[in-house]
Amino acid sequence: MTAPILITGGAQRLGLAIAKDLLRQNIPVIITYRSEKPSVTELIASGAHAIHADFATKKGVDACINKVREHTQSLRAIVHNASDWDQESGSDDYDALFNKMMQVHAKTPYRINLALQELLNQPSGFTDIIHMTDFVQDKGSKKHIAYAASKAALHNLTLSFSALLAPKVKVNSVAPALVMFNEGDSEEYRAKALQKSLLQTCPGSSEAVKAVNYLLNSEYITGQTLHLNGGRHLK
Ligand SMILES: NC(=O)C1=CN([C@@H]2O[C@H](COP(=O)(O)OP(=O)(O)OC[C@H]3O[C@@H](n4cnc5c(N)ncnc54)[C@H](OP(=O)(O)O)[C@@H]3O)[C@@H](O)[C@H]2O)C=CC1
Ligand SMILES: Nc1nc2c(c(=O)[nH]1)N=C([C@H](O)[C@@H](O)CO)CN2
Repeated sequence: MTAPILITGGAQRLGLAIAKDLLRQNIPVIITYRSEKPSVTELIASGAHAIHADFATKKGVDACINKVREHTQSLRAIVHNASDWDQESGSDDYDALFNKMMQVHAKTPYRINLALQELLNQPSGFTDIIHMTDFVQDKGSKKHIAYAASKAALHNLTLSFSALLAPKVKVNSVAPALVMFNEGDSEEYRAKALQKSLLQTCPGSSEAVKAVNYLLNSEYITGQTLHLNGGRHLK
């Protein structure tokens, strides 16, 4: 039996799609969730193990690490997906905003990887860490400055952990651009966003599912970034 794959922020959107796909492959799944949602109940009914976790504090990260250790002694992979997409406009506390972005996108994966690295120990084959970063890891973002900096930090963790944990563990970034709209996105926003890439499409969560499966099944990719951006870097 394959050891479980841990997906943080697995209760919605890309994380949920990845979790459902792995369960369909009969791969055991552990998700973390911050807010209670029907999807959590559905995932449990499909065989997933769900851990409530809020990574906003050290206490929350420590509790999650302990709950994973209580549940399993081995992991096939860790997918760091949990994220908030905060922007500077409307904020009156940039210090808190910056800390929040770094906490969830960089410090949490850093802490979890160091604490759980020994669990990525399957007797045969590779194990994986996948960091869900963002196209802006390389480019920055004038509207999401702290967010982009934290995703760049997360990608730098990919570089460090791929060197530290080789040859057993592959560590890679998946860097989406516009992969999935949010429910509240206006038609005007959607039309403008689609124009930012060469392909002018918004593929949905399946693109992230395909990327994660490609990396899990690769035998020669580590320290890399899988860009899911429709050619946005060439516009
Ligand atoms: N969607 C897209 O087009 C793009 C996505 N990405 C990246 O891909 C990943 C998945 O994106 P998407 O599915 O849209 O993500 P979402 O914005 O839907 O967030 C995923 C989950 O992260 C959880 N989360 C946020 N903060 C915390 C926290 N402090 N502790 C625990 N859980 C937390 C949220 O919990 P809750 O339900 O409680 O809010 C949410 O369920 C993210 O890392 C994102 O940055 C990058 C570029 C584009
Ligand atoms: N946690 C999230 N991060 C990001 C989201 C999101 O919905 N949740 N969305 C985006 C956008 O799609 C952006 O890539 C469009 O240019 C970025 N990050």
